[in-house]
Amino acid sequence: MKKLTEDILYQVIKKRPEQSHKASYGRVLIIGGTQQFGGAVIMNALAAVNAGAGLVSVATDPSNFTALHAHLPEAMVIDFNDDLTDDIQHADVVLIGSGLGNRLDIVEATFDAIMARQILIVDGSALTLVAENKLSWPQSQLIITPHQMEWQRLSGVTINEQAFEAFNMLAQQRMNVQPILVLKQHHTQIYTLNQVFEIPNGGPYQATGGMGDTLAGMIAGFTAQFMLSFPESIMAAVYAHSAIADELSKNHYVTLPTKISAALPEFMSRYAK
Ligand SMILES: NC(=O)C1=CN([C@@H]2O[C@H](COP(=O)(O)OP(=O)(O)OC[C@H]3O[C@@H](n4cnc5c(N)ncnc54)[C@H](O)[C@@H]3O)[C@@H](O)[C@H]2O)[C@@H](O)CC1
Ligand SMILES: Nc1ncnc2c1ncn2[C@@H]1O[C@H](COP(=O)(O)OP(=O)(O)O)[C@@H](O)[C@H]1O
Ligand SMILES: [Mg+2]
Repeated sequence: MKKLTEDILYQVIKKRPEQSHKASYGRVLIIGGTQQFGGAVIMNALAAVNAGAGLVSVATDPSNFTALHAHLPEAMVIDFNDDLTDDIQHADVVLIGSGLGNRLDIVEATFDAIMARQILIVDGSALTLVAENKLSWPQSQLIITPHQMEWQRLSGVTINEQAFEAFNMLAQQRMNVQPILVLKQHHTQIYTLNQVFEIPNGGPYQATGGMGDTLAGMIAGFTAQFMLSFPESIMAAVYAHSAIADELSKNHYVTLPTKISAALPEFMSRYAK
């Protein structure tokens, strides 16, 4: 297991070339947010846009459109009850699952539509739906972002057993498509195809609803924008998420997810050499 350091941020975050435009920084499609959980996709999108994704669209329940636009006019909206095949296939990165509730139909349609060259990030309710319905993973560049209970449901590795990296690696390797696993906890671990990395930062001031939705949006923004640095871009997003929380915690008892997203542009500018 390797401990990540601040170096990962210098390695991944790059000064932008003058000759570039929004399409140079990736198209992200976020799918999630039932009427009850609209906040989850708003937090995904705030994180992806503030991390620098070039174009962000959100396929969600139409009852969330106004609230999303009020928070983030930079994002576009799509009704998640429509056929999403074209929208999925035009994206560089698709993030599905935050606040998706019981919409198994949307997970199945997304897994059918996604193509092998695309990055698919699976979070939140989509992970629970995959576990409950024993779905097979699609052939794409797959990233999964479970917390410990979601990982237990998916892999059968209990939360106690998760302390042993070998158990998590075995379960990851047994899946039909080996995903990059971001196993969220205090000191989140990232299992790539053959190595394990761990962040040294972050703390209990992050234990608030929406914190994982924000991380998933950051991973979408980083992977869409820093395509050539895959999978280090995932590690940089995980490290930055907790590093910003650490800074905020110096004078905030809880570090709100929306405040982490708001801090991203200034934080990232320090590393763009
Ligand atoms: N504002 C919103 O719309 C929010 C929507 N959310 C969405 O709600 C859906 C359900 O997610 P939940 O995670 O709440 O529900 P889950 O039922 O999937 O998991 C939460 C349960 O897991 C247990 N648990 C054990 N270890 C844990 C760990 N290390 N981290 C977190 N939980 C652990 C907790 O005790 C809790 O009972 C997701 O799709 C999520 O994206 C949440 O993000 C909360 C905020
Ligand atoms: N005690 C803690 N120390 C460090 N990080 C934490 C702690 N508690 C929660 N987090 C982080 O907060 C996030 C919680 O994710 P998740 O449970 O999916 O939240 P949600 O679904 O509500 O958005 C993860 O990134 C996790 O690592
Ligand atoms: Mg979550």
